[in-house]
Amino acid sequence: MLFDAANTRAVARTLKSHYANASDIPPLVVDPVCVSTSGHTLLAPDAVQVLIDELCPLATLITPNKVEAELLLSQKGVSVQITSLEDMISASEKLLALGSKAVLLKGGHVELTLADVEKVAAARIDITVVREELLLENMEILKVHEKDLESRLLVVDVLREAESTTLFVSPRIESTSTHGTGPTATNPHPLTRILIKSAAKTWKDYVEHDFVKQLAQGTLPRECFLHFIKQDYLYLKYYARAYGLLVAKSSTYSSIQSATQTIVNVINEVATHKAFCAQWGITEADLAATPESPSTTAYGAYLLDTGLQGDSAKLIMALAACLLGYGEVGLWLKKEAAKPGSWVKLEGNVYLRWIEDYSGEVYQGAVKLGLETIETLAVEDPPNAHRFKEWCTVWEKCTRLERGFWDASLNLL
Ligand SMILES: Cc1ncc(CN)c(N)n1
Repeated sequence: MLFDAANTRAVARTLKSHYANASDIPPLVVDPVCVSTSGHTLLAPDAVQVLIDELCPLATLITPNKVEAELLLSQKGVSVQITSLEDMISASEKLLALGSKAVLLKGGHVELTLADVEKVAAARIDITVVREELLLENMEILKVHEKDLESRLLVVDVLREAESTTLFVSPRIESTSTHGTGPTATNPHPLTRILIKSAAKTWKDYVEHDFVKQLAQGTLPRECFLHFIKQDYLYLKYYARAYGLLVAKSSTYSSIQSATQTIVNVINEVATHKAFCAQWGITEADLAATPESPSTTAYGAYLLDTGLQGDSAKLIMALAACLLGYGEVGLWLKKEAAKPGSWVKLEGNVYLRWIEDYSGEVYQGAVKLGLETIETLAVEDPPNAHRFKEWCTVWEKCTRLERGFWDASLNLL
């Protein structure tokens, strides 16, 4: 907003004198405000030229938006219309030639989707993508079960430096209620997102546990896996009974139906489990004779106790980490395996079937039902602050018990 050439020149001259006299000067950030949001020119054309010739070369960073970038480039005789992410990247490269050390081209005026970002990221390995809410954006169950995430609008800021380009991606927030999509259209699983974020570190420790990583590489010691599947068989009994309790606590046909359906899903999981155990030489008699380990008792007893003393919503929260976590692990491993030179080894992996089961359609169907149940609950019976805090506490506790369950199998050695 320096307005005219004289002001702009005066600023440039003053800065240059500082640069000449001091060895240690702070970075200079130039926001080339040339056009107001209502379209008024705030910088005379000859001032734009001074800005380009004298201020940009002094700047560590210039931070134009789309309109300012187009104006700066047209002044240099480059006529561009910035309407896509590719246009933004190319414009940022041209803007760097104006002499600053770096350019941050702000993306507020360019509407983009995840598909736009992924297309560019796939084509340009030299570009780094930084996502806000990285943990959540990386959650495979949310991506897979949020079909409209693809069309969710994003804001992408492009940082161009001499040797690198970085895209900063964040969800677009509509600041007025007169346009744009509502929260349910942009975020179909608000409660699940809050729960995961509220215990982010424990959740990550759980779903990206060393046990999981070793299983995915096929290097997990056989004893650890055998211990795990035997204990899991015992755990699933608690889990199925907790859903039985949920049926007993449900008062509508639809909630009775979804809890019953989940018991059926658990029974399917147990059947898969038994077949799996047989493959590993474990008989049903072996399973029945297996002593329960403390981490199994702790988790199972916590589920049943929560069901006995709380309401059905609290029990649903207690069951959610189990259902969603393994769904996330399955999808994550499947996605990682598809990357070239992946650290996940599917071919010849003795644990392949486990990965396939949890990333497969049947288990993901159960995950979908679980996500819907959680979200419906929050809408039909919105929690007050106290109840909400209780849900987060229960979720965090179960996430920790899950981590403990894998710790117990891995720490055998
Ligand atoms: C301990 C545990 N957590 C989760 C799941 C997946 N339902 C499981 N089978 N076992």
